[in-house]
Amino acid sequence: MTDKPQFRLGTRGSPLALAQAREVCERLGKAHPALAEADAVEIVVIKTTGDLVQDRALSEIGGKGLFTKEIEEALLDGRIDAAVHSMKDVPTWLPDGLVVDHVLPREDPRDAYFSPHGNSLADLPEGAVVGTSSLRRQAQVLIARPDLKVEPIRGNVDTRLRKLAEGQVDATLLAVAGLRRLGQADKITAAIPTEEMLPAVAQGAVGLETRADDNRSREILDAIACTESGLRVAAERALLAVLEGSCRTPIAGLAELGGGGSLRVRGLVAMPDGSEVYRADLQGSVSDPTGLGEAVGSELRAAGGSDFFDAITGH
Ligand SMILES: NCc1[nH]cc(CCC(=O)O)c1CC(=O)O
Repeated sequence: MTDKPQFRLGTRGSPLALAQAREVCERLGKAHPALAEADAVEIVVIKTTGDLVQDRALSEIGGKGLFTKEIEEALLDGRIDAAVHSMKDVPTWLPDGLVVDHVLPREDPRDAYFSPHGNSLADLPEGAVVGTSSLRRQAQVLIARPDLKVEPIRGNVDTRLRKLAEGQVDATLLAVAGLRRLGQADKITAAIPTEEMLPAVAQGAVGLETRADDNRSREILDAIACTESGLRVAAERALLAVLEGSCRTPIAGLAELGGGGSLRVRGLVAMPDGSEVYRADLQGSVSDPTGLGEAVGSELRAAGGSDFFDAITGH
């Protein structure tokens, strides 16, 4: 008999992070009967810098890996066997020796619109205030409706919906996936079509980070990984790598599988104020997701030019 627990999962302590970790637990139990026993999988909650910062927009602090650094340290120290992450928050470049190549079946990648005003940004009155701290959402709101005002907003779903109810903002935007995983999808006014609001790279995907040489953990996770979701995330992260972006820069990307082994990758980069926007949309084969993602990234880089990229990435 092995001592319990047999598998340790590291995660942030937010309600969404815990829901994601529980989903991993459940899937592990179904795939491996030994891991279905009580306490066989331990969820280890780890506080990250991103959790401690409540009062300022994350985009102001900048820096990458705000939600992952302390968890990666636990992984490297062997205190946990795998880290559960929203792939959207995982930086482009990982510390040496760590990999994220197990992805759960992806949730809906779209952004959600919350407002008492109609079903889309188009229904908002002139000059209305949209609460979002995401530069990607801000840019696309202003591209669609230059008359709108965007104000930073933070807090959990309930806090934001209270601010909406109190009229502090006229609309707010969040990922559909988060609401679904929290069992609160009924609060969404409408999902925004991706033509209008291209999601963040890897939005809606939950990934598992492991030590590259930890074959035992990696084989255990093989049974719960979704190949298609992994391909899509790989394509989108390849796009991001070419642009050296993070989820705090106005970069969007979405890979979708078509029929007959085809893959479509769309990307967008913009100025935060919506004054400039570049889009790319390529079709290729699922056999080379990273090549297609890189091609979309390169097209965007060429379209924007170096002045534009220095401006948005702050280099
Ligand atoms: N940056 C925070 C974050 N990271 C992942 C999600 C949502 C769930 C997901 O995209 O998988 C969110 C909140 C949001 O953008 O609404």
